[in-house]
Amino acid sequence: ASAAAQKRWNLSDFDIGKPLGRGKFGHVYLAREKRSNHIVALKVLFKTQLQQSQVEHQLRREVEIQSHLRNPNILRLYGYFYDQKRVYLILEYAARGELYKELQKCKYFSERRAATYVASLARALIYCHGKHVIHRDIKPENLLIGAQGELKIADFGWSVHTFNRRRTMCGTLDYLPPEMVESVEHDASVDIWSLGILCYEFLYGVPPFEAMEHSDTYRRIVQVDLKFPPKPIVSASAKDLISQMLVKESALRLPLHRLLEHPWIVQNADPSG
Ligand SMILES: COc1ccc(C(=O)Nc2ccccc2)cc1NC(=O)CCSCc1cnc2[nH]ccc2c1
Repeated sequence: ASAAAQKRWNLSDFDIGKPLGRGKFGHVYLAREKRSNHIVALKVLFKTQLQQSQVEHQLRREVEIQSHLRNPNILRLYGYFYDQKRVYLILEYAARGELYKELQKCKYFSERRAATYVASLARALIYCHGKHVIHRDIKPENLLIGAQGELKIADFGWSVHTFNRRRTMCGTLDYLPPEMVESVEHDASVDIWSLGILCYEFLYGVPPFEAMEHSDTYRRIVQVDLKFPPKPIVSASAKDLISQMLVKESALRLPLHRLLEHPWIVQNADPSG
């Protein structure tokens, strides 16, 4: 493990800056590690709330999983420490902030920007699947943008839904608590579907099966009621890729490595990601 992972950190190692956000289990602050001047995001979780929600083991496992993930498109968890009342997560700081805010501002992205994001997410997911970690929540709210404009899967762990997250360490079900074993086991093909939804939302500004009522959205999903609006103009190649990802039969969805060879990705994605 890197030096950061072994060092015993404490709060006095950091200067605390502005709040970056807050959630169910605590707040996140900009922080600077004093010796290295390295800027990080410090997530403060209250032990009482973790205990009340019985998520300590989930947090321990998440820290264990994240400490082995090293990918430019996955937000780093550098380490953690705790005091009497709180647990502190030392997280990578993504300098250009939250993707969903950027998408709201631009309404929708160009084909080149969308393809670059989709390709980088596909590479990150291939990496995760290779490490037997599946289902990183890849909706816009869980994506951050790094200093060079690169996308980072950030996996906000603070909302309750996270603990029902379908992400599992395949092959080692033994350590999973009942609530995770009960949830419908899913495989990597769920991530292909989610990436297809995300690609559509990048290009049109709205997800494909959006509807006023949840029941209508549910029906549109199970029927794969995929429609491409006349505006904005989107290439046939992009629609072809999305149509190959949003396939009901999970085994027939375009595999992630094949996605990287699709003409729309090859012709539009910036290789640096
Ligand atoms: C690897 O990442 C994480 C790993 C673990 C957890 C977590 O809380 N796990 C948990 C908690 C309790 C029970 C069980 C598990 C959360 C994250 N990630 C985030 O929370 C992202 C936003 S905070 C960072 C950050 C960076 N860069 C920014 N730029 C602008 C805002 C911003 C915000």
